[in-house]
Amino acid sequence: MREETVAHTIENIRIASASSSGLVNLSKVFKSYVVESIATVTFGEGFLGEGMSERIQRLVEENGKLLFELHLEDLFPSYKWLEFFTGLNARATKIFHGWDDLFDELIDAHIRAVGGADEGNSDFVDVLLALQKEDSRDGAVLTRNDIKAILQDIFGAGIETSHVLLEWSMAELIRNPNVLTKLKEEIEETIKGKSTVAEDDISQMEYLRAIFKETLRLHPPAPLLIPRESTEDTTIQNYMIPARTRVFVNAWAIQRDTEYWESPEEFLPERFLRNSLDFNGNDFKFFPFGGGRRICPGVHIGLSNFELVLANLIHHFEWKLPNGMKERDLDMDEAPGIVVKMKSPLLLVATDSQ
Ligand code: HEM
Repeated sequence: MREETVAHTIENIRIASASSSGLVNLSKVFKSYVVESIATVTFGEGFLGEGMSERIQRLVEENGKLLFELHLEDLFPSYKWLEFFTGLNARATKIFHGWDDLFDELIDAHIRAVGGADEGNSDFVDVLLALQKEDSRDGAVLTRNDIKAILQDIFGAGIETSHVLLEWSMAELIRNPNVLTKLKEEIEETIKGKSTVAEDDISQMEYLRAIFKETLRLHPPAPLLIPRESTEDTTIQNYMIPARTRVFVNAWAIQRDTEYWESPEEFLPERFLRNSLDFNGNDFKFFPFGGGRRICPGVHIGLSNFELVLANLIHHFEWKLPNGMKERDLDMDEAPGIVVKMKSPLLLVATDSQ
């Protein structure tokens, strides 16, 4: 399924390259790729009808904005009535119905299709519906609302994080041509003349894995992770943190701290070749997926989505900046948000390498 989605993405890049501007908006391409990939795993290819990808993208974007914006009603809860004047209530209700209608349609379509999908091809909604039946036999019930909440969690947490990471990695590759060349060499040596990179080839590419880690170090998509609340009074470096305080962990700053990293501002994937540092949350100098009980459950799908498409994009195309732009001119500014995107869309020129 992922290989098909990658093939579709390569096609989209060829179409964009043939347009009058010849520019590929990689921010857009990666977003569509991730939505298609996660949506197919979640509710199956057959349900990805006309306009579905755009519909999900709009909901994810609006969700992100609502979470990040400053709302006076949050600071002054007793002025809750404000939300009727600021339009917050109307926007929140609209987006709630957007998700709710989408999930109702999908769940109903899966229920109607029962018996159609063979076991090997079942998607995540099929699995949840099967669990719902099993659970109800034991008296515990997975409700339709539970299923919708799980689906919303996947789309809310999995899409933006994954596509911004791809954008940052491609931007760093363009700014660091020596890294790009080394990656291309690794890919070509591994696939030995095959026309495309398959899932099975990926496990042999250790430099690609190091690029994944180095992008996560410099550009953790969720730089403050997800907020936590202290359960008891704690003292850290003479600061007393009372119980029930909202705590943010600044992974972004820790992963650029000169105390732990040599030349932390530089993109050097090699630093991950010399050690066994991983992203499983066990080392508190590198934890881009968080850690502990609430560590990201999407680590492996995030990793697979990243490596397969990046390796194929580098194999199939030669990439360069448009209009004689120099590497140092590439805008690496971050846009504010819970998930940190590039401020300007990443526009590149792609030429077929075959
Ligand atoms: C490279 C891509 C991704 C990155 C960098 C990332 C990062 C994170 C981080 C930092 C957290 C907070 C963990 C903590 O506070 O300890 C998190 C939570 C979460 N992620 Fe991811 N994530 C990615 C992809 C995904 C994908 C693909 C999915 C689902 C398909 C997903 C689902 C979730 C969910 C459901 C949570 C909430 C877990 C909880 O609170 O129990 N993530 N992610």
